[in-house]
Amino acid sequence: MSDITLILLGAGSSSRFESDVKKQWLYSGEIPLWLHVAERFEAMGAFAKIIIVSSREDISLMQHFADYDFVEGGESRQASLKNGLEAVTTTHVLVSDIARCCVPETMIARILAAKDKASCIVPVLPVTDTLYLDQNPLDREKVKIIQTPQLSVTKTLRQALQTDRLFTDDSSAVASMGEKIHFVEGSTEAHKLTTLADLQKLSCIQPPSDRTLTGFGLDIHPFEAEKPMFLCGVPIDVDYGFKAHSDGDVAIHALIDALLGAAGMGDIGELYPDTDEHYAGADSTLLLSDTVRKLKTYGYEIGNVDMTILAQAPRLLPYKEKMRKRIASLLGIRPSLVNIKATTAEKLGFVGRKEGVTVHAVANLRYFNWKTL
Ligand SMILES: Nc1ccn([C@@H]2O[C@H](COP(=O)(O)OP(=O)(O)OP(=O)(O)O)[C@@H](O)[C@H]2O)c(=O)n1
Ligand SMILES: C[C@](O)(CO)[C@H](O)COP(=O)(O)O
Repeated sequence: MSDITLILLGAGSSSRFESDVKKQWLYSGEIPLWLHVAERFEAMGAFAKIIIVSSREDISLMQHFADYDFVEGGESRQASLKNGLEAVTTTHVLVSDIARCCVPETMIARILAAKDKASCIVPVLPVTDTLYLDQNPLDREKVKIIQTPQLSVTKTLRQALQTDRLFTDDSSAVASMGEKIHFVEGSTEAHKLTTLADLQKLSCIQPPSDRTLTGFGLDIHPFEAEKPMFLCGVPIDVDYGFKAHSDGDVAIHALIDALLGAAGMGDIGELYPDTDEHYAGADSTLLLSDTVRKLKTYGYEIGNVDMTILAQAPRLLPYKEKMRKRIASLLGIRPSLVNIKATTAEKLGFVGRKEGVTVHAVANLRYFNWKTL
């Protein structure tokens, strides 16, 4: 059994990446980047346990992909590392940024081979450009670029982090205790994905697969007198609406479920619970916009959507084009990629008796093609 636990830090907010998609969730082939990184490390078979530190929201989705140990991160890299360390029981811990997604196996092997040489083993690169600090040139032979993963004695790293001081990496914390740091050769392939421009420097990640993901959604709401009615975010000119916790836009609810279904992200009730007072009377267009934001964050783009509104009443023909345009604008896609169909129930069942409305929706997603960035 290995005496090394691997911690992969991925709870960052990706702010310098400046894209709708979080860098951890760019797709390489069929899998998101964080999983690509985890699988590369796992393939080495060198770790007692793999801990992935991420945000609470991300973890709920990550759990659908693989069975790692997930730990909620904190406000800073250091806070996330501290949380991850709480779940470590081995003598040593290897910590890497998920943002360094192409760390070569040979470099990891160099770090592991040096395990007993110091309290912290750190991969470094030499500086090859001239360096100035303000107006003064520096001796570049004395300067190193520090990378991850870094291998530490777990106990020492834990102790080193019992402070309010903020360190940008594990080795600086360990060094602050007067402990020995051992440097090994890093690799330019272990470049950190920080800005969009870094994407050009990562040779190990593939463009996303062109798979189409399909989701289906269904919702039903009974009518309620003297309420405004909205369908697809469009006000319908009748003197009754839908009985619901939110504004009752049954068409948008079915569409949200179709979108979430395609992304494998559960259903509307999990994301916007109808037991939560926050969503009482909620404008469903805001829920749809939030769903679209989430889909983009997690690396998806919307292909097309198709909906069938099953309603004996009201008559929807006059509203269909307005609905198409409203949905297209909320989804950020062309109106030609949105189709709205309306049909009666031939007077059968609760729809036929004009007691309520059923909506069926289908949505297609693709992985966001980050090669276009
Ligand atoms: N609160 C934080 C902040 C960062 N990290 C992780 O630490 C690594 C290095 O951070 P960085 O590259 O700066 O990632 P982000 O914090 O996401 O980026 P930014 O600073 O641009 O928001 C990343 O793998 C990141 O996910 C973390 O686990 N918890
Ligand atoms: C840990 C690190 O990758 C070593 O170079 C770096 O310090 C992380 O910095 P960031 O600002 O948190 O990306």
